[in-house]
Amino acid sequence: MFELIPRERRTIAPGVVHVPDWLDPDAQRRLVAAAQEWAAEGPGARQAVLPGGARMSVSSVCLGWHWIPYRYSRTRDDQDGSPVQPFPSWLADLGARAVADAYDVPEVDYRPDVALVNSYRGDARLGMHQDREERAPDPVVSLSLGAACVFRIGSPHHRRGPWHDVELCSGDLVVFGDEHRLAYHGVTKLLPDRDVPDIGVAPGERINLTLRVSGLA
Ligand SMILES: O=C(O)CCC(=O)C(=O)O
Ligand SMILES: [Fe+2]
Repeated sequence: MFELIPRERRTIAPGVVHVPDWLDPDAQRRLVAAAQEWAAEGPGARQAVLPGGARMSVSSVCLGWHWIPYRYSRTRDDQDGSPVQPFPSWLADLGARAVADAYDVPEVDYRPDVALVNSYRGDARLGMHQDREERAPDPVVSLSLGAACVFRIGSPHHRRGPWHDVELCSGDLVVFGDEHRLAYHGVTKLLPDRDVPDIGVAPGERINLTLRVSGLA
């Protein structure tokens, strides 16, 4: 099923909420500038290598904990071994507001300590996977900037579907938690022809921020 306009806030499945245009253009611009700084620091962003040897098409940089398929480290073990960049407290505050807004509650006790800052260009995509290296049940927050994409999310039990395909545009928020915290999800393609606000993203690029609670100490 493909969800077309109208772009209204929607519960896609229990615990999975899509809030279109959650970030206004100024907030998007600030996040893009931050993402570009993170991606330029130290060894920079990289295309991680999967255990089978394939290189991911998505380029990413991590904050708080460095994610390597499929574990976390405090150091960039697949790069120069330097310490991962810190997770800023303002980003944790933004994550808490995202969860509260998505779940329509006044406030939540949500302190993410991991961010994956993903950059997609051209044919980049992200295969169906679970976010399951965490040791905490808290939801995942996903923020989209720049080029639109098709985000696919299914159930926690079957990689092969059924799925919901959701078009994510710049500024959109998705939260997935509760019984869908371990849902299989991925990005099937970019939609580079959609209009993008002038927020400083390279033409055709999509940036995604994924915030998680690691449950690690
Ligand atoms: O880019 C996205 O929207 C999803 C990213 C994702 O699922 C991840 O980084 O684990
Ligand atoms: Fe994911």
